[in-house]
Amino acid sequence: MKRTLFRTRIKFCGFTRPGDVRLACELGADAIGFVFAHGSSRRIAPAEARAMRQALSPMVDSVALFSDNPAEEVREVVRQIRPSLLQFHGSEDDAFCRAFGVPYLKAIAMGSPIANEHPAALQQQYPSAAGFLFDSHGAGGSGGSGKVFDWSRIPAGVQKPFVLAGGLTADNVFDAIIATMPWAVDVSSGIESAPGLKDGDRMRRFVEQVRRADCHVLD
Ligand SMILES: O=C(O)c1ccccc1NCC(=O)[C@H](O)[C@H](O)COP(=O)(O)O
Repeated sequence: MKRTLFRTRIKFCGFTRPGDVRLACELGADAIGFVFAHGSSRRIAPAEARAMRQALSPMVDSVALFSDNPAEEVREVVRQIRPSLLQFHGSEDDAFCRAFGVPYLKAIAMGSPIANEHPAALQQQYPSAAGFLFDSHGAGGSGGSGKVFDWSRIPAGVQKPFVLAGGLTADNVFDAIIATMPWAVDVSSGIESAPGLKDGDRMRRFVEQVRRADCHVLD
């Protein structure tokens, strides 16, 4: 398929330091993710996220990530951070995800049975989702694993924009984009020197490879 003049959006996820947020914006990130999932080494408190939200450049989106957090916690994050988008990694249903009045992405655990469902079933299950995010973890597992899944398992014909995640790095993101043609790519581990600590050189190389893929004319 020919896809020229397309700009793959880039989401960098799992920030814990405002300086990293500033650098990510300068390097060309379209969205910055903050993790509120329990048990994550990248989990931050709403007050910390507020400081990082202030470090965001104009026209860069903020994304708040959850995994079966209680509704009260999601509400508190929405109140304090005003994220542009929510991202749910757990077993949340559509009614839960849409209840906060903020557009949301539903993460699909590609290691779980839901991943084998027909795209129409996914869409029926999450009619209000702004899009899907395909990630490598299994049901009950968490994101940010740094592991790649088999991209050929992405259900064909999903009618909503989708984000490709899971183990992306500057070394594989070009191939990942050519193989799957996602709306956006999402990376956490692949741009870090340690969990939550982003690395400027890895972020820059990642952006370069995404842009290289965008310039690649496909027949
Ligand atoms: O990052 C976490 O620790 C995390 C915990 C629970 C739910 C989601 C989490 N992160 C999601 C992401 O950072 C990304 O959306 C995605 O999983 C990509 O991560 P990675 O494979 O490390 O690039």
